[in-house]
Amino acid sequence: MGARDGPFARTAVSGGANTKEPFMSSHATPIPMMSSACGPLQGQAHVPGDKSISHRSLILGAMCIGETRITGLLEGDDVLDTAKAMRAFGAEVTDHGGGQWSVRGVGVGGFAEPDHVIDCGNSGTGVRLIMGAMATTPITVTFTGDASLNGRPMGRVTDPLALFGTRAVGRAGGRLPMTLVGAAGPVPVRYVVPVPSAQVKSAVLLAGLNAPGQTVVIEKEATRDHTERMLQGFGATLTVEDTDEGRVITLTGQPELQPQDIVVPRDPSSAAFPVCAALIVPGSDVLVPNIGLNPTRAGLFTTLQEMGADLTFENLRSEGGEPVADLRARFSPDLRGITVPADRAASMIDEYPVLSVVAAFAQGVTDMPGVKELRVKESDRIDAMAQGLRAAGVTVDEGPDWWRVTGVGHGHVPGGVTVQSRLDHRIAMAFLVMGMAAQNPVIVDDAAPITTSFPIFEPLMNDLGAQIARISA
Ligand SMILES: O=C(O)C1=C[C@@H](OP(=O)(O)O)[C@@H](O)[C@H](O)C1
Ligand SMILES: C=C(OP(=O)(O)O)C(=O)O
Repeated sequence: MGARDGPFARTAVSGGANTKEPFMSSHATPIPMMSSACGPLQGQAHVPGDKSISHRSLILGAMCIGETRITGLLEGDDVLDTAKAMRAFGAEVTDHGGGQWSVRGVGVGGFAEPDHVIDCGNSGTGVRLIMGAMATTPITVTFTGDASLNGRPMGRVTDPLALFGTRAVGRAGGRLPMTLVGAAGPVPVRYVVPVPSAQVKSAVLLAGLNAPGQTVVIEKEATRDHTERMLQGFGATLTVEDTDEGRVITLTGQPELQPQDIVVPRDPSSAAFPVCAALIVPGSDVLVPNIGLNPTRAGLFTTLQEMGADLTFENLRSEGGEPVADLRARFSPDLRGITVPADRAASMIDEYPVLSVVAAFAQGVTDMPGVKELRVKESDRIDAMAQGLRAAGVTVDEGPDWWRVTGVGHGHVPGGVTVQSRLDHRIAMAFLVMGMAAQNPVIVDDAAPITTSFPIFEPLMNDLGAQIARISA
């Protein structure tokens, strides 16, 4: 079979105009779920592909001339919205089934002006990276999202994009819906990222792709580096230097990107849920194969080990330029609270909700400083977790950029609450994990957002032995 046969041979699904694009998207009906104490979790957990790498594969694929082939794309709503957006910009994005996708791109600077609003649903990564990717092309694009995304700050991206001459008009406080008018104005751009955000860094780098000369982005704290790795993989000239000022990333603009064959590693942020569940459910032994362990993403696993978790990395290897291993997590009766170093926060930023659940089952206090970014995710994650944990009988203290969970130890978390997921997949999954080991069941008012990042969460966890059930509203 030729390289272009087999799963990549199916006909392209055309982009097509969507004349009924909503002003604000929302998922249809809430799906309440209940999680009850279960017996040991056992078996293998094949979690889906990495969300960050999936978005970037589609966007960079759309910025090449030729066909990029992607194996193991995350088919969660966030990424599917990015796929739709790339079609609207003129790329041919094809789903070949079984996680195999291809993108026939339009080249750097080749984006066409979409004839409808770009709806990024629930996805901060999607909207911010796409804003960057179109910012230096002379097209005008209006972006929107769901109620969660439309409440999140976009000024952190549109401010640096203004350095390229890109104009943005949105709602008060730099919120969506928002229209961007692309330009490749005064260059070169040199930007020091004021918040630890891979989305901001990536938006500026993607904008720099179609700007002449060099774009320099400096981050004081290292954040996930998938954009840098993938830009190099696609043939861009990009250097990274650690200096006293921080991580200095220099990109040479207007490269001809080369299409790639990409194998997406499985998502460590999704792996976190079966791993943490196994640590707190007595008798559990779960293997989570093929997990991406890029050091800019793996902070949770170091933290869990420091807390006394029985967590091992088997079969360490490198795949597609990213470190990968099989994670084995076993019930850990002697978990203890620790202080999570603030400088580790960026490498585990999406994992704090589920870490706070593990902390509730540990002995002693878990301090989590340096985490103000948690307040501007799909929800204010400190507030969402603190309220649910307190209602479930766990003491939580908090400040603007820190929080602290006082663990009650195994077998002593009362549970017995209904919590709100607030359109936030990670809040929903974290509380469902809590229900697996609490004394009383935990109800999540709406688990529908889980499909944004981990559409198979419910069957996967139940196959391991969890007791998650859909209940009526
Ligand atoms: O670049 C990315 O793919 C992401 C960056 C992080 O956001 P910030 O850049 O806002 O920290 C993370 O929370 C998000 O889930 C994915
Ligand atoms: C913060 C997250 O995603 P995003 O910013 O892309 O919405 C996340 O997945 O936890």
